[in-house]
Parts: sequence; structure tokens; C-alpha cells
Amino acid sequence: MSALPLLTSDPVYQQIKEYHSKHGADINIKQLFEKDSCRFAKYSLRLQTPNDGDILLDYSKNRITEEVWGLLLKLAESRKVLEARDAMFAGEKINITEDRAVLHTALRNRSNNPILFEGKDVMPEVRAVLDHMKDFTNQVLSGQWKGCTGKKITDVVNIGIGGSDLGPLMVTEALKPYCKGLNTYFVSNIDGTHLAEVLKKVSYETTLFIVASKTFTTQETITNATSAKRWLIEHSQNENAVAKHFVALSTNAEKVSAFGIDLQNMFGFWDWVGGRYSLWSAIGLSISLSIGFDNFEQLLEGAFFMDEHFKTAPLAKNTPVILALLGIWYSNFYNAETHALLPYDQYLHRFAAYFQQGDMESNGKFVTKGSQEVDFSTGPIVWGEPGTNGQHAFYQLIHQGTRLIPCDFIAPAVSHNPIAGGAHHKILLANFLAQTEALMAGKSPEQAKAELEKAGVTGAKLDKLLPHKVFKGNRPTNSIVVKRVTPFTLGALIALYEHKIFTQGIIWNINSFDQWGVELGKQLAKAIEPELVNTDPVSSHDGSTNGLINFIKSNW
Ligand SMILES: O=P(O)(O)OC[C@H]1O[C@H](O)[C@H](O)[C@@H](O)[C@@H]1O
Repeated sequence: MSALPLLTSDPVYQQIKEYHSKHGADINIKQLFEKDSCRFAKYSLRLQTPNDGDILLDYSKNRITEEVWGLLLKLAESRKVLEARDAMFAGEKINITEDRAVLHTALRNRSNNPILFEGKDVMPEVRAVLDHMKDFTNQVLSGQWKGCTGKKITDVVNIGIGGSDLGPLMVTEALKPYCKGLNTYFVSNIDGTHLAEVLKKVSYETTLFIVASKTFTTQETITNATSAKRWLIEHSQNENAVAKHFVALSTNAEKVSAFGIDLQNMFGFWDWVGGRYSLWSAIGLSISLSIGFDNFEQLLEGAFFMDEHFKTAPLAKNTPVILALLGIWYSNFYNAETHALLPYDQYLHRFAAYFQQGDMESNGKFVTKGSQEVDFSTGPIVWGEPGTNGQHAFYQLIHQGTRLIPCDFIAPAVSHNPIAGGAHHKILLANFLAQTEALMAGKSPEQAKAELEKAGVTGAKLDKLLPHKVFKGNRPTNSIVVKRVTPFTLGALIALYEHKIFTQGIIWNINSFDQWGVELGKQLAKAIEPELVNTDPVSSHDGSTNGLINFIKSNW
């Protein structure tokens, strides 16, 4: 795949570029709807799930014409998206800088088909870990698993960071209606405040600590876990309490053992699972403890459903590919710098934060798989907050600012909490629907003028106010609607975005599966740490860094 030319040298890219420079500024979404009564039918897709209703993707409110859509699909062909997809599912070592396969899809393979890695079926091992998770979850939830003083577990503290935190945190929040009763907490930050505040809320007798770390070397996680272990031993006055209160999720048995966790209490996974794709693995143990193993399996089923769709649907009907191509259209041709994820569901309040790692750690790269520097934009800045909170914070800029911000609006048709006779959800949905309509339609000077006149504003005051009241519109959005946020639909939704990110990485020909960019800061922090053991002034850095260190020390 690394033999692909730079995107900008691809003949199809050049065709799109030409189309964009001729027509890009004139594509008007509202006018396209006026001209074509079938536009919604043409640019929307419904995926029928077995038991959880249809998932609707409406991408008709985008700046796409039949011509440009045809060209974008041609770009997917020319960048060999389908071949790359097949290589991923086949366990090829597509993470070329780390010489690793990318097989998180095996973790949610619900078929009886083997998945081969280096000629060996990984499925027996995957199933064995799932069985271990099931057994452990059932023991904890039934109260059979006892803490060091014989009490049952009531609180779970997941200690991890990055991919070993964000996924489980996002999913346990998203699936709270399915919670079986345990309280779950997540400690990620090295800032002692994070752990200290959680420890204030729990009792050593009834708390299970899950140390989640693929490598088991991450400084934040090991430091937090060590402090948690010390807290447990101090409170219990019993070194053996660790066996009842600590489990590990990792690929590194040696380090887990060295930390003092019995390997029987370790849930393994493999280096072909990337950290930001690991919630489907043992890293999902806190999810399983929160919602029960059956529901965790439903999450896997939902992701598998999306994997099968991604694997089998033709490009033009393939939802991850569609989202990816739209993103490319705006990033690489309209120079959009960001992409907003706007879930209209309070339970999904960490969805955008989760995909900040998913997308930005995957596609924030400036060198291609062929080791060439790119001359085009790669991964967008991903951001967002749940609706309607975002509306009262940053939507102003989306509606009337100078930047183009493509947005995905996500909503469930049915709420888990239909309080006040469902009134809240109707208002929420009305807002969800109105926003994409408003972003597309805008408000013309004529409309704004008529409104002002109706309100009695005339003359100089009207002239002064009018420009502020105009919305140019034509702002692109996708809408994704699920029947309800269930383990299945959430699994499908996460996998949809994972495959979108994958597809974009293929089109840009970058390696979406390494994260070297995280390393430099870590290296320099290691160098600074010993300089913080005393109050001696330092002069070994640049002026700013010396100044900052010396200011901090002057406060000690
Ligand atoms: O699971 P761990 O090995 O502790 O890694 C936790 C995190 O560490 C780094 O920040 C990586 O960039 C992330 O991709 C990873 O998820």
C-alpha cells in the first residue's frame, strides 16, 4: 500500500481539485434540495440491525453533487480502500512502523470463522479471555467474589490512561441505563488529585482496582496503581489483600507479575490490539462489570455488525467510507480544519473526547507510509460536546463564524428517560433537527430584513443591524439516528467511526496505528523529573523552560 503516490499526485485527486476550483464555491446545499426531490433518498442509508432498529445515516446536507460524489468514490478506488480494508481484516502487518497487525476486529468476531495471524487462528485465545471476563464478571456481580474482609465488591476503580481509560469511561457512561449496580470510577491523570478524590469515596473492603495498561509501563498508570496498592495495604494492614482487590488488563505478564498481581487475576490481550482500539479486549472489563457480560457481548455484536457492513457493502453504500470521503472533501478541498461530533444524548457526553484520541492519535501524522512528507492536510481536529449544551456555548461560531466546520449530529429517536411524558426528548430532538436545518438553510438578507421590519426596526437602525442577522448557511452536516442507545447500537456507532478513521488514513496513505508523536514529551519529562528533586536553580534548558522551572521552585 505504501507504493501509492502522494494524494496530491493522484490523478483522481487532481480531477476533484479541478472540479472544486471550478464549482466548489457555488455548490449550495439548499438549492440542491430545491432541484432534486429525491436527494434525501439518494444520500441517506438505513442499516437494519437484527433487534435494535435501523441506524440511519443522512448525508444529504452536504456540499456534494452527483458529479463530485462520483469522483470521491473514484478516489476511494484509486487509493485502494477495499484492498487495504481486506488486508486489515486478514491480519496483515499494516502497522508498518511497529511491524504489527491491526486486528481489533478479531475481538468482536462473532462468527465461527477463524482469524489468522501469522498462520495461527487467534480466536481460541480471544474466546478464552472472554470466558475469563465472563466468569469474573459473574463472580463479582453475584457477590461470590469477596474482598479481603469477606464483603462483596461494590466499587470498581479503573486505573489507566489514553486507550486504557477513554473507551471504558465513554462506554460505561453511555450505557448507564444498563448498569447492574456497581459504582465505577476512572483514574487516569498523574495529578494526585484524581486518585485522592476517588479514594475519598470508596472503602478498601469493597473496592476492586483494575490496572489497565497494554504495556504496563505507562508512568501515570503505574504510579497511580502503586499509590492505590499502598492505600489498600495501609488500610487493610494485609499484604495479601492485593490478590482480592487488584486485577490487571495487559499484554505484559512479566510486568504484571513484578507489580505484585497474581497472573490468575490478569486478563490478557495482544500487541495486534492498538490502545485506542482496545475497549473490545480485556480493557473492556470495567464495562463488563458495569453492564454485565451479556450486555458487553451485545456491544461486541454491534461492532461486528458494522465490521460485516464495512467488509461487504459496496463503496457507494458503505457508511464508514461515506463519512471518510465527506471528511476528505472538506479537509483537503475546502480546507476545513476541524470536525465536530455533536451527540444529542447526555449519556454520550464523552463520545467526542473518546474520538479525539481515536481520530487525532490515529491520523495526526505528517509522513506517509512511503516515508514522504505530505503536502496536504491529514487528520482533522476533532471536538464536540453534547447538544443542547453546545448550542449555548460554541454553535455561534459554527453558524456565523469564518471557519467551515463539518459536523456530525447524532441522536437516539427514543430516550431512556422519557420524563415529563417525553417532553424533554421532544425538545431535544426538535433542537437536533433544527440545527442541521438552520446550518444548511441559513437566513438571507431578505429574510432578515423582513423579520426586522416586522419587529418595527427601520431606517438606519435596520441598516446597521441587518448584516449581523444574516446567516450564510450552506454549512454541511451529517445526521446519524439510532432507535435507542443500546449496547448493540453503541458498538456499531463506535466501529463506524473506527472504520471511517481507517479509511481516511488509507486515502492519505499514512499509518493510522502508531503514535510516535506522544513520545517526545514523555522523553523530555523524564529528563526534567530529576531536576525537580531540590530547589537548585537550573540553566540547562532554553530560557523559557529554565524560567518556568525556576519560578515553580521559587514557590517551594
Ligand atoms: O495502555 P497503556 O500501555 O498504558 O498505554 C496508554 C496510552 O499510552 C500512550 O499515551 C499512547 O499514546 C496511547 O495510545 C495509549 O493508549
